[in-house]
Amino acid sequence: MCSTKNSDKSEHDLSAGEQTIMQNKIIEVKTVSKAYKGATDMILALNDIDFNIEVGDIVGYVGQNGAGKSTTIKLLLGLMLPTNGEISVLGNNPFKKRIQNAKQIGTVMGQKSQLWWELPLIDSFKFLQAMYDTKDDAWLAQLIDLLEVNDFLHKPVRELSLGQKMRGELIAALVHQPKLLFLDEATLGLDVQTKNVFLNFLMQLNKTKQTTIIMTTHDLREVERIANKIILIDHGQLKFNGAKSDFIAEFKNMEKVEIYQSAILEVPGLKLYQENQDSNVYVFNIDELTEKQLNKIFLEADIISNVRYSDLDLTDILTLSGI
Ligand SMILES: Nc1ncnc2c1ncn2[C@@H]1O[C@H](COP(=O)(O)OP(=O)(O)OP(=O)(O)O)[C@@H](O)[C@H]1O
Repeated sequence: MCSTKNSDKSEHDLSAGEQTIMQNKIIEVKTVSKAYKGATDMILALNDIDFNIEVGDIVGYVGQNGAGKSTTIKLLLGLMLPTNGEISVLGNNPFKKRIQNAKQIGTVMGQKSQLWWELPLIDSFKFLQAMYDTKDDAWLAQLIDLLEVNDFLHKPVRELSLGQKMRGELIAALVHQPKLLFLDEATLGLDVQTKNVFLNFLMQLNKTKQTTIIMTTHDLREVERIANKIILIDHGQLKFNGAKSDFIAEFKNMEKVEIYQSAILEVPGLKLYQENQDSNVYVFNIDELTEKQLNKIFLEADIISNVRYSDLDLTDILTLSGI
C-alpha cells in the first residue's frame, strides 16, 4: 500500500499518516462520538466508537434504522466533524483533507446521484474522468463491460431503469480508481439479477485492485456473501467489530428447524423464532437438544415429513441478537 516514493524512506522518517497506511490501516476511528442538535435535546448518534479497517477489507457496516451508519460514513468522508474522538482516513484527517482524500475515494449513495439527468450516461463518465484528471479509457471500457452497461450507454440518465442507473452510479464512483469505496444502501430496490452483477463485480474489484469496500445495507445476505468483516452498530454503540467468520462462530451451536404446520409446537429447548403463513421456524442449541431427540418427538407427533433443518445464516444471527 505504500507508494514507491515512500519505499526508500525508513519507517522512522514517515509522518504518522504515512505510517498508518504502511501498517495497512486505511481507516482508524478512535473514541468517536457525534451528537446532533435535536428540537429539544441533543441526539447522540455515535457514542464512543472505535474500529480500524485494513487495506483490502470488505466491511459490512450493519445496524437498524437510525443506528448511526450514515453518520459514520459522513464523518469518514469529512463532511462533518466528530463531537469527540479522532478519525484517520487514508492517513489523513478526513475533514481537513477532504479534497485530497476525495481523489482516492469513491461513493455510491442510494439516495444521491453523481450522474447528469438529461445527458447520455457516457457523458457523465467522461465529465468525471476530466474532473479527476484521468484519461484511463481502458479502465472505463473495462467497467462498462463488467457492469454490462453497453446497451444503454448513450441513453439519457432520466430514461434508465433503477438497476441501469445504479450500475452507472457504480462506474461513476470508480472512474478514478479509488482505493476506498463507500456504498451506502447502494443496492436498495435492485432486482436479483442486477444485485448479482453488482456483488460479483465488487468481489472482483476487491480481488484484482485491493479496493477497500465499506457497505451499509439492510440486506444482510449481501454482507454474508461478500464481506470479510462485520461492524455492527446499535443505537450509536459498537456491538461487534471483527471477522465475519468469528461472528458466525459465536452461534455455531445453534440450528434452526422449519416445521410446516400452523400450530405452534411447545417443546422444551425449541425457541419459536419466525411465524410464517404455512410454517413456523424454531431455533435450538445442538448441545442441549439433538436432531435425533427432535426427530423422535416429530415422529411421535406424526409431523416428521414436515420438518426441514438448516444452519443459521447471518440474518438469523443478527435477528436473534436483537439487532
Ligand atoms: N442532521 C441531523 N440532525 C439531527 N439528528 C440527526 C441528523 N442526522 C441523523 N440524525 C439522527 O442520528 C441518529 C443516527 O442517524 P443515521 O442517519 O446515522 O442512522 P442510520 O443508521 O444511517 O439509519 P438508516 O438505516 O435509517 O439510514 C438517528 O437518531 C437520526 O435521527
